[in-house]
Amino acid sequence: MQKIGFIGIGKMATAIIAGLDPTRFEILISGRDFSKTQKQAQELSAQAVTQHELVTKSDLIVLAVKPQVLPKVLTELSVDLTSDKTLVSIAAGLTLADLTELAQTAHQPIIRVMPNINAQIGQSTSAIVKNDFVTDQAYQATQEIFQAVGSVHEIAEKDFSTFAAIAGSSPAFIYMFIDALARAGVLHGLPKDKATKIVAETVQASAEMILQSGENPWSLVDKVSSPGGTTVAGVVSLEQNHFIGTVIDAITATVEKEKNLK
Ligand SMILES: NC(=O)C1=CN([C@@H]2O[C@H](COP(=O)(O)OP(=O)(O)OC[C@H]3O[C@@H](n4cnc5c(N)ncnc54)[C@H](O)[C@@H]3O)[C@@H](O)[C@H]2O)C=CC1
Ligand SMILES: O=C(O)[C@@H]1CCC=N1
Repeated sequence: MQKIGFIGIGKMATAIIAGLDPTRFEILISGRDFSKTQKQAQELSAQAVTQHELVTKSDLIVLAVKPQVLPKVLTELSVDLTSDKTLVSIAAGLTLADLTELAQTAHQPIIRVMPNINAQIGQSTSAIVKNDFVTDQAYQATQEIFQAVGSVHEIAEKDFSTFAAIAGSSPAFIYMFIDALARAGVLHGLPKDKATKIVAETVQASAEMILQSGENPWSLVDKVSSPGGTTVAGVVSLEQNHFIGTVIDAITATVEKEKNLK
C-alpha cells in the first residue's frame, strides 16, 4: 500500500485526508503541535509522526503548509529527502522551479496541485502539473488522491496563477456573491438563513445548467431576460455598476498576488 505523508494539517490537508479511502492509502501526518496532531490522527484514521519519520517512510510527501512557511519546512526536510520520494505541493505562489531550488536535491520528483476548499465536500476543482522526474505511478497516485475529493485538470504551469484565481480563490468570491444576494433578500424581508438556502440552491442549479446544457452563459442570460421585463432591469443595473469589470479586476489582483507571493 502506498504511504502518503501530509505536512501541515490545517483546512486543506484535513479536507483531502477525510476524502481518502484508508484501505487504499496509508496516511502519515505531521503538524506543528504533536499532541494536536495525535488527536487529528485519530479523527482522520492516520498516524501522527515526526517530520523526519514522515519523510523517511512516505512515498508521496504532500506539503500543505502556508506558502510563507513552506521554504523553512522544505529546507528542514531536504536532509532526509531521496529521489524515490515525490513532493506534492498545494501551496499558492511557489513554482516547480522554486520548489526544486528549496529541495536542494538533484532530479527530485515534484508535483504541483492547486485544489480548493470545496474538497471538504468532495467537490474540489484541482489543477495538476509535474516535473520530468515524476514516475507514472506517483503521478497516478497523486491524481487518485485529488480525484477522491473532486475533479483534476492537467494544465500548463504558466496557467497555474490564473487557475489559482478562478478556481482556488474563486469559492471565496462565489460565497461573497451568494451572501450579497441573500442579504438583498433580507433587505426585502426574508430571513437570512432562508434567503441563503434559496440563493445557494439557485447558484448550484445555474452552474449545473451551464454544465449540462453546454449553452453559452450569455445566451442563458438572454433566456431569463424577458423584453421589458424584470431581469433586464437588474442586468442593466449590474453593468451600470461595472459588474464584469469589477470581477475581472478582482481576478487580476488575485493572479498578480499569486505571482508575487514569495
Ligand atoms: N485554504 C484554501 O482554500 C486553499 C489553500 N491552498 C494552499 O494550501 C496550503 C494550506 O492552506 P490551509 O490549509 O488553508 O492553511 P492552514 O493554516 O489551515 O493549514 C496550515 C497548517 O500548517 C501548520 N504548520 C505551520 N507550520 C508548520 C510546520 N513547520 N510543520 C508542520 N505544520 C506546520 C499549521 O499549524 C496549520 O495547521 C497553503 O499553501 C495554501 O496556499 C490551496 C488551495 C486552496
Ligand atoms: O488565499 C490563498 O492564498 C489560497 C490559495 C488559493 C486559495 N487560498
